[in-house]
Amino acid sequence: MEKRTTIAFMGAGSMAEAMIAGMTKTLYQPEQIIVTNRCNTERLAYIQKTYHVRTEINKDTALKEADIVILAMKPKDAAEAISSIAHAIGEHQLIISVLAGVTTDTIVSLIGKPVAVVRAMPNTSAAIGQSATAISCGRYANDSHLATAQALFETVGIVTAVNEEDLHAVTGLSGSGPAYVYYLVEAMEKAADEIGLEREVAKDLILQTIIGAAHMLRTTDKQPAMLRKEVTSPGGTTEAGIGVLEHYHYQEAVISCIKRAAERSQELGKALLSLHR
Ligand SMILES: NC(=O)C1=CN([C@@H]2O[C@H](COP(=O)(O)OP(=O)(O)OC[C@H]3O[C@@H](n4cnc5c(N)ncnc54)[C@H](OP(=O)(O)O)[C@@H]3O)[C@@H](O)[C@H]2O)C=CC1
Ligand SMILES: O=C(O)[C@@H]1CCC=N1
Repeated sequence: MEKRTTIAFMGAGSMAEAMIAGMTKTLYQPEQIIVTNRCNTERLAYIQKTYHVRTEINKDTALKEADIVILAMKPKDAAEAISSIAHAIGEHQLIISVLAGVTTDTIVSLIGKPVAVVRAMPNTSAAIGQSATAISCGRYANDSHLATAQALFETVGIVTAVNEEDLHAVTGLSGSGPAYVYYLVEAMEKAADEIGLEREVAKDLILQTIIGAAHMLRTTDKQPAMLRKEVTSPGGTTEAGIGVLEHYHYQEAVISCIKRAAERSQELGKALLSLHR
């Protein structure tokens, strides 16, 4: 029987957990996944108990078995983390990095071998198979590596291949994107409270409003501006509400938010590069 792919996660935080949750719900058997982190054994115990995957404190042991190594630590920890495991990484392994801002060239250089690296930017909706992930190949990765990464991320959502330099923009848009939506929901919940709705009633209404609007965007050919216009009766409530959003420069705020997040991705990559030099 063909050996099943073994995947080692270097990092057991929010993004790793979202991927593990999604992956174990679909194509992957828990025993195909080995998870390690820096030192938080309680976190590893939680991951093991929740997803029944294997956990390992010794990174060399985890890496030895792995066909695919997923780098899922914070960019600030990456130089130390990757340098410390470089000796245990072989050229037969595929490295997939979900690190914001960090280029495939930086990763190859930290490993110090011509390894295949695919850089990916998923989001935490991977936990329920709904990630929007973009992927890009490093200099030693070929179409087959890209296809392997694509198949992996397809188990947790949709995948699109982009040029590596576009991953900063993707990070600001869809990597961080779920947080913008959650922030909006937080604001809607606070508003509902202030205008006197019961919390549970408001929660259901807000959720269905978001789901309904998302489905409308997906299922109709209409542009968002047209869908908005259809809600906005002349002289009505929506017009009054949107007027306030315009007063507060809502669209400009969102545009600046996404631009700043994309810029921060670049900064994170540069910060690591200066540490590494
Ligand atoms: N959160 C998100 O929505 C997204 C995050 N990402 C990227 O994913 C990466 C992880 O982010 P996130 O999960 O939020 O971060 P967390 O802080 O939640 O998790 C970081 C993890 O990295 C581990 N770690 C730190 N140093 C090492 C090391 N030397 N060797 C192995 N593991 C190590 C930590 O272990 P310990 O606890 O023991 O210190 C921890 O498990 C980042 O690079 C981020 O840019 C990408 C897309 C979306
Ligand atoms: O906030 C961050 O840096 C990570 C990358 C994208 C989402 N979370």
